Amino acid sequence: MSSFIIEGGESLKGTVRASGAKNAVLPVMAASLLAEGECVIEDVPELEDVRVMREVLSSLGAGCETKESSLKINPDNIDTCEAPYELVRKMRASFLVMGPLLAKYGRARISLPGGCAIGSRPIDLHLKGFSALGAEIDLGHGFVEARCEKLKGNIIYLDFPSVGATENIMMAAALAEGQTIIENAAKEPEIVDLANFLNSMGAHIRGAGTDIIKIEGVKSLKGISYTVIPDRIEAGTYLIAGAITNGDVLVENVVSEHLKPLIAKLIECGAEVTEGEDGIRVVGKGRPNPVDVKTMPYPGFPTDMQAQMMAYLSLCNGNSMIIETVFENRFMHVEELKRMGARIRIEGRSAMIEGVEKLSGAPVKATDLRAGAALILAGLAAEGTTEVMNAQHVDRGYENIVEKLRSIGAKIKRAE
Ligand SMILES: CC(=O)N[C@H]1[C@@H](OP(=O)(O)OP(=O)(O)OC[C@H]2O[C@@H](n3ccc(=O)[nH]c3=O)[C@H](O)[C@@H]2O)O[C@H](CO)[C@@H](O)[C@@H]1O
Ligand SMILES: C=C(OP(=O)(O)O)C(=O)O
Repeated sequence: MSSFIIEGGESLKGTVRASGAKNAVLPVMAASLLAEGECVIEDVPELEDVRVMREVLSSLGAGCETKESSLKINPDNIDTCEAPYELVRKMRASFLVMGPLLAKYGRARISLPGGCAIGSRPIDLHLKGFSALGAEIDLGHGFVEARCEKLKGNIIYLDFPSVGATENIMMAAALAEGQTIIENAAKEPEIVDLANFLNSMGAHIRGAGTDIIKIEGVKSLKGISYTVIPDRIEAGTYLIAGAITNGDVLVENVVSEHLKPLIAKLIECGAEVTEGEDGIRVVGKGRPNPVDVKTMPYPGFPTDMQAQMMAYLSLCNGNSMIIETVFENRFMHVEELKRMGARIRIEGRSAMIEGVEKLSGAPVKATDLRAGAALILAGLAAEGTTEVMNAQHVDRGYENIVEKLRSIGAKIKRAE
């Protein structure tokens, strides 16, 4: 297992490009199963999660071919509708193949994903959606098995605007008979990207990006070429890297609109943020002002930026509070940040942060993807050496993180 070794205290300066979005490319890869013929996806980041999704698609019989950052997927020879535990346990997003398989082949047997470090993460809303579309669902032996003759459109109200459930239902409904309406749908940019991808394939989806999505089912979808949106969470992480090191960093390949909730908080913290044609530039201006942050579904502050924001606020000039409303257990980074000198107290879903003047380098452990990113940020700002263990979590979602950070002046390396 590898670690990141960081010598803190360098002010980061320069330009870094955000890659294609992990959370957009994974559902788009799953949706390629719906096509007749080949899809070509462009700007696909080289990530562990993308590799796992490729394995899932290959195990179903789809042809997958990677050439630089382009990925060809051909589902014409799918020969099984079963996704095994060995793959689904590695990545929850594997469950996104259920909607496409059910819609196109009338059956799917997918291992139950189970919980992970950030929460129990049930899939009840996905299943409720498939049932409403007419699928018969059986749970047993650790698998979800779903069958149907032909899915039929329906009105589905989601109790919570779940990103994955919205995506899975949207993909299933694209080939269902008649109209499906998803109410209280998730509004994340990745939902809009998936709808754009499906519509380019020939689907009829309106309203993606609002809380009511209407899908008129069509008979078939065709293979197309598509470029996924930039990764707003990766971009946000590099913006905080600039701010936390009192640096001057330009992040290219971003959609500013997608980063509004973070930009607003960075400005409130006192950082200088400029949104330009070429990207977003951040200039750090010393210790951040204390601010309160509450994670919410989009367009609220993203839960996937919460840990990184906490690393930044651990150095604030006063007291800040972060409330995590999306996942029930997403504070695993707190104990590790405390090992670096942060003063943070958890009360239920709130973290009270008493800003400190300095963090000190220490050996720490990444428990999940964004916790790992937060510890790297803390390490960049800390005095001395930080070792962030369990680099594999970070590799799930950050393409070439060592190279990108080094290119803007960070002293970071990977150790096996
Ligand atoms: C691959 C991907 O895109 N992952 C993102 C996606 O995850 P994911 O799609 O898993 O997140 P959801 O939006 O579904 O989950 C949000 C909340 O809803 C709950 N829930 C979800 C489904 C369900 O059937 N029942 C239920 O109770 C979850 O436990 C969680 O508390 O959105 C999250 C919220 O923005 C992000 O943190 C993840 O990075
Ligand atoms: C939680 C995340 O991803 P996943 O849903 O794949 O676990 C994330 O990207 O921060």
